[in-house]
Amino acid sequence: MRLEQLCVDLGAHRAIAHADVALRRGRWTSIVGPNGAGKSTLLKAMAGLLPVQGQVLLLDQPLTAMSARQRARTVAWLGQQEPVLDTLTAYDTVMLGRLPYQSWLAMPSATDVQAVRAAMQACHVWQLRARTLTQLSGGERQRVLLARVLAVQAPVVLMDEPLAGLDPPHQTQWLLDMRAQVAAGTTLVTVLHEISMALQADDLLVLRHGRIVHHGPCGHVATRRAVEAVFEHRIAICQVQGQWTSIARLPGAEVHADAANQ
Ligand SMILES: Nc1ncnc2c1ncn2[C@@H]1O[C@H](COP(=O)(O)OP(=O)(O)OP(=O)(O)O)[C@@H](O)[C@H]1O
Repeated sequence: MRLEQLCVDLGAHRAIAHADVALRRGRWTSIVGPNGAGKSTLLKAMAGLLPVQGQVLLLDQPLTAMSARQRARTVAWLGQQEPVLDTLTAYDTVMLGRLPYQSWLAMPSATDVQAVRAAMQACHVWQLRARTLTQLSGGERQRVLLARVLAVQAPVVLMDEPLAGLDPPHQTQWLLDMRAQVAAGTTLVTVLHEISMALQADDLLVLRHGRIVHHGPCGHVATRRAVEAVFEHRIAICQVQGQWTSIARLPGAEVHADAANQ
């Protein structure tokens, strides 16, 4: 995915200013930055959900040149506080992810049914399939929406705050599922407030005041420094059991955090 001189105005506010970046296929990129930096706006622009200046290109093709069906098959989207029809069952909600493959008023194919079942099982919501969304907890509902995204089987997956409401075991499961998706060739872009989770990505895109201030692999020290800087050094990134993680930078803990960062 390539963004070329991408600008997004929300009313009189320039939310994204001249974003110029290329995201490589088959990698997971996490967008991080402070509140109001423009993360959700950038992700929506990548999904073609906002009017923009400049271009979003997918596989060298402008997103705007794709048909609605082609775009819906290529890019799967999970937004924050998604409006969904609460009276639908979990199963029918996940089946909505298969709409780009179905013709008007046709019954779902065997492939659609199989894709929905596999996605619901992966997200541990198959046993909830007959319940309406009103009969689910916040975390269960979020897992149904995650299953809807997986059911699309799209090569590009964009997720805004996918971990909202998920308990720690399901967060870990999400991480494993996404790693498997990326290993199978999916290009994943997420907005995550949990910096420790964001650091599990291949690459980070660091945003501040609507501008990309850094783009690089999580494994590079410059990337980790950029994240600490964008959060005004109120966090420290250090390694625990081989994984990069973020901790609050408290006065007494500063020496230990820095030592672990060497
Ligand atoms: N409709 C709007 N009109 C004007 N400004 C808006 C509008 N919607 C959002 N904004 C502003 O655009 C900026 C970017 O918003 P965005 O939701 O993309 O930020 P974010 O980085 O995702 O924030 P958060 O971490 O709080 O979710 C913010 O300063 C926000 O106040």
